[in-house]
Amino acid sequence: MEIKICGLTSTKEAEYLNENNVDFAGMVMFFPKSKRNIDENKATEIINTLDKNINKVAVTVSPTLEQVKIIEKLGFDYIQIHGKLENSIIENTDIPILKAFNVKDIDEYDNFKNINKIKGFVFDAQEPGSGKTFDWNTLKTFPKSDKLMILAGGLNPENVANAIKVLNPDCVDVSSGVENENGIGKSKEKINMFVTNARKVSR
Ligand SMILES: O=C(O)c1ccccc1N[C@@H]1O[C@H](COP(=O)(O)O)[C@@H](O)[C@H]1O
Repeated sequence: MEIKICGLTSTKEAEYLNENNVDFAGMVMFFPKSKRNIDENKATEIINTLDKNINKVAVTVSPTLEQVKIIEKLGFDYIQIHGKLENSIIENTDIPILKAFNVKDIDEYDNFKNINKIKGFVFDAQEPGSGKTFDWNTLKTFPKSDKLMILAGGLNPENVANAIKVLNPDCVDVSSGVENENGIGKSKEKINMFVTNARKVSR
């Protein structure tokens, strides 16, 4: 079971991820509406702090090609795309794409299922980064494919084991569920607990 911790805003949080040897680290880019949005300088600091073996993911909403090119230059390994994913982006991206679905747009899956540059699908709740779950039953009969199935949306240290038992995804993805009680920054204890609980059940 792979683990993705999203919405990093500091190098201190990057160190928590190194200590847990997680698989993916997400940073929200070019989406100022999010409290987790970071600029290019901060992204560079965080990328330089993360261990080499942790995949760096730029988390975006309907990015422009210009933004995608900046993301590539910064050294991200993947780009996660919520909202619109234009053909021009697919054709001109040099890094693999994780296409995110936010419940209502899941019926667009067929348009993307055979695109080689898309290496995985993130199944998320209606509002990205809201910490809310969605009805996992909608995914129970979803066809398995060779692309990564990443389950996101309201996961936390308490429900992650059950989510893995119910859906057996390739990767579990969390942001809000490992934040401090005041909603600012990530909690080292919650990250540790999330990783322990996810790994315990998937062994
Ligand atoms: O975190 C955000 O603010 C965000 C903004 C824009 C797109 C995606 C965003 N978050 C992603 O949403 C999922 C689930 O988050 P949560 O655990 O429910 O808070 C995750 O992939 C985040 O990176």
